[in-house]
Amino acid sequence: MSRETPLRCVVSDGEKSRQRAARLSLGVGLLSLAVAVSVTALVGSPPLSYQYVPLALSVVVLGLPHGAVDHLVLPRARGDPVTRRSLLLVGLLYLFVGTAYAVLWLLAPVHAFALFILVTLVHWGQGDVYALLALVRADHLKTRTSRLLALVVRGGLPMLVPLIAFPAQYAFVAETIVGLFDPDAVAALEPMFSPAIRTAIAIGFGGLVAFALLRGFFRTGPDGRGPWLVDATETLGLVVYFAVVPPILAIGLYFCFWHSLRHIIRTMLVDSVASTALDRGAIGTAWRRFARDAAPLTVGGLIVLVGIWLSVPQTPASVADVLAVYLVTIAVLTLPHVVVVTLLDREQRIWSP
Ligand SMILES: CC1=C(/C=C/C(C)=C/C=C/C(C)=C/C=O)C(C)(C)CCC1
Ligand SMILES: [Fe+2]
Repeated sequence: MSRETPLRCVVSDGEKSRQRAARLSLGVGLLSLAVAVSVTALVGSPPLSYQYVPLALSVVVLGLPHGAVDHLVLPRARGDPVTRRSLLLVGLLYLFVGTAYAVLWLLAPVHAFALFILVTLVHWGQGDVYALLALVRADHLKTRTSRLLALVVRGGLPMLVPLIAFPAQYAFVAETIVGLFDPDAVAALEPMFSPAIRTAIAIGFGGLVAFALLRGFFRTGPDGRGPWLVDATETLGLVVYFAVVPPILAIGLYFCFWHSLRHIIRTMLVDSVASTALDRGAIGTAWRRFARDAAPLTVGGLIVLVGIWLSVPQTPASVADVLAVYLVTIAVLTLPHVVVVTLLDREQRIWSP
């Protein structure tokens, strides 16, 4: 993408705030991967109870709060005031889309779970495409096709590599989630973890990752290979990370320090107050503003969690069950969140190069 594209001015007026945002997301992201991979390689997989910690923290730190400013981001990105009408529209979106998906969990939990994996793949992929374009200025992703390819690669890494590398833990979490709704339906998940399916995914997805990186390499623009190198480092780093670190831990850390951090930074850049603060290097000011903006609807998310806890047919009885209730809550909240982020993508011309 050339430096003159509209994205630049829509995303942020300040070059300094963009650079700070890029350094923060890349630095924290890669550091988290490196620490988790090194610890796992040196001392082995941490005990299961420790693996839950990042997901437990994500309830209040970065994870759940990252979507809790959805009612503010679109008006801010458009330079419009936040009005009662704009708040109501986002509220209704969450109410209808979230409720419809909650009903699907009750009626067809296996399908609802498959949809959860697909939605997460798309959503985490779209988040990284934004970061590559707006923060890293990836000029090897000029066309919509190359961006779609990047979406599938980046979203596929957290959803597919653990399935290949850690089928037992993946199956355990999947079966616990579906079991909350219908213990008899759990058997329908079995084929997903068969060696044949996993081998096919490994070959197909591995080929796609290699193809996307090579294609990008040959499409780097006049700015040199810097952005492509960032893309390749992140991609290969994530491959190793999800292949080595057990998924409950890996996804917990990724959710907080990769996806949510990047999205929060994105919300700061569309907010004139926070992005001016970032420009000045006043990172604390930007964070305090985010925390204040996100607090009320993070509490709202917790109320949804309680509602789902009370609605699941099987009473949660173990730590794994509690995680499963939390993941269903995330699923139900993520579907409307994806709609908001897709509208934000449109506002920032992520898909119309
Ligand atoms: C924890 C975990 C899983 C799923 C996590 C998912 C799907 C999380 C989605 C989070 C979202 C959508 C956050 C919003 O941005 C797997 C892969 C079943 C396997 C093992 C552990
Ligand atoms: Fe998100």
